[in-house]
Amino acid sequence: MNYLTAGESHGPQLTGIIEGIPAGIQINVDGINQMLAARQGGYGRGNRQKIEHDVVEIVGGVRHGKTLGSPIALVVKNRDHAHWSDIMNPTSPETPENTLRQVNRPRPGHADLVGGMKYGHHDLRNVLERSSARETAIRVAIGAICKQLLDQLDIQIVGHVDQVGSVAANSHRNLDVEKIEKAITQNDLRIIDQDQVQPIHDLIDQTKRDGNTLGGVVRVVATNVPAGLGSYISWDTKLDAKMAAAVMGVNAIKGVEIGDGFDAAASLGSDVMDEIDWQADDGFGRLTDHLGGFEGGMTNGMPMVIKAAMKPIPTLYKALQSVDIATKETMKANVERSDTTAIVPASIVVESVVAIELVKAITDTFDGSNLQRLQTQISEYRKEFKNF
Ligand SMILES: Cc1cc2nc3c(=O)[nH]c(=O)nc-3n(C[C@H](O)[C@H](O)[C@H](O)COP(=O)(O)O)c2cc1C
Ligand SMILES: C=C(O[C@@H]1CC(C(=O)O)=C[C@@H](OP(=O)(O)O)[C@H]1O)C(=O)O
Repeated sequence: MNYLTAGESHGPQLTGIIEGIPAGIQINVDGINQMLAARQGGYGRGNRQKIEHDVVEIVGGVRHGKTLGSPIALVVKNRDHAHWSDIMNPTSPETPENTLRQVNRPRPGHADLVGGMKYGHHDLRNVLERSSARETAIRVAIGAICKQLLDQLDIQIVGHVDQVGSVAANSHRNLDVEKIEKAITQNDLRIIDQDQVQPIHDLIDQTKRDGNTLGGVVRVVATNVPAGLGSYISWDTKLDAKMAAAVMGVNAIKGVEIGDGFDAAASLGSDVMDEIDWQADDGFGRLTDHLGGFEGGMTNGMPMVIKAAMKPIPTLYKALQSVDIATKETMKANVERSDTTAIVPASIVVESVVAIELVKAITDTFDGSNLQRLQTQISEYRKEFKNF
């Protein structure tokens, strides 16, 4: 399975093409749109989300609601394009008015400066339009389709917010997907600890007033993942490594942890290794899950636990120092409409890319041409592992 996305933040639309999704999956368009809406939401978002109303259009690879096994083409329109139709017109020539909207004061922490140098763009809008995390909307649409396939394979997955700025919001380390889902739908932060909602709202409000921004930590938990996805055979077959790459590929993610991650480094071996047991009904298992469901680059059947650290949003309303790329004068960085924090959407995006990597691993391991055959193969494989 593979995918590609195209589109700029204020261009006409975002486009995604997925290749390798099995035939025969009933696609729930409302389910995709619910994930798109969740990605738009969350406390701390900027005004752009008041303009956008993300809905998916399926324009290939699905017939009468079912996947055909051919490439699936998806579109999410940018409503804001209506206000940028001259500036972001894909084909009409540049006008003097367009030049007025050029960006020449690169924002520290964004792709602006190096992107301009690398591609030879002297209008940094040519960089920021694509480096904008607007693109994550189409990645979430692709992730939502992957989630619907995982659902058919009885694999559950949820992303939530674990920390905002320095405030932690998950004191119980719960790994039950249903319980996590229930807790996070009760607030607009997708956090588990309800008593942290007010302090985090206050933190975001104050940070916004200060013209500053926040990052945080998100966590994804996946359960009932078949053991043995990925391999220890070669470095580039390790699924934990592929997961880390996909998660790092989300805008502003600066760190990835599997299981106890960095905490494991400071622990003793006896506190980290998950002891092995065997039950007649279930076969082999582990008594704990410090290693987040991975051993030797392979899933081990325990819940998959992946955390990601997001840096604070780079565009600050109290703008940081920059230099005008034309005049070389020291100036404040460019400011456009921006989020104070995007940790809530990041939890949906990270969940989506983890779902995508899981589907890739599954379709690499089994025959992914057709849902029914895939289901049969996975069910036989699960039985074989149980009887080992
Ligand atoms: C959902 C989401 C929303 C974001 N919103 C903004 C934003 O409003 N303003 C901004 O400057 N950066 C925003 N970012 C972060 C930038 O896209 C990101 O920092 C930038 O592309 C540079 O990439 P890097 O941080 O991975 O180096 C957002 C990221 C995500 C995942
Ligand atoms: C548009 C979205 O997020 C954007 C991500 C983003 C950035 O620099 O990453 C900057 C802001 O938008 P613009 O591209 O208008 O400057 C955010 O609003 C979205 O998530 O739908």
